[in-house]
Amino acid sequence: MSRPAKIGAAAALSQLEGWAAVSEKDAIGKTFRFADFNAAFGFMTRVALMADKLDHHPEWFNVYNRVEVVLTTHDADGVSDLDVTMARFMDSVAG
Ligand SMILES: C[C@H](O)[C@H](O)[C@H]1CNC2=NC(N)=NC(=O)C2=N1
Repeated sequence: MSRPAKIGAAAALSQLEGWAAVSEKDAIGKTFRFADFNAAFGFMTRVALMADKLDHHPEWFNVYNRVEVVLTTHDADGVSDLDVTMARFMDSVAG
């Protein structure tokens, strides 16, 4: 697959709802909250399968029902269309 092009956080955020720029690097982030750990881990499992399919993996942190996500494209040294695709998928899975 060809190297993804950097579009930058601002361009990505203009296409998304509820995501924000992350400080210190070109990345976007969102905190998802679920009913409990089971629902949070179900979300992470579905996202993990898509991440492997796209070969595009999130940075994330989970405590109980909370999943903090940061998306950036390491190969592009910043946000690319792949991050927008992944953010939209996460939003659709989280409902
Ligand atoms: C070799 C492999 O395809 C690359 O390292 C992939 C894996 N997952 C990745 N995930 C993310 N978020 N950014 C990347 O640039 C990236 N590159």
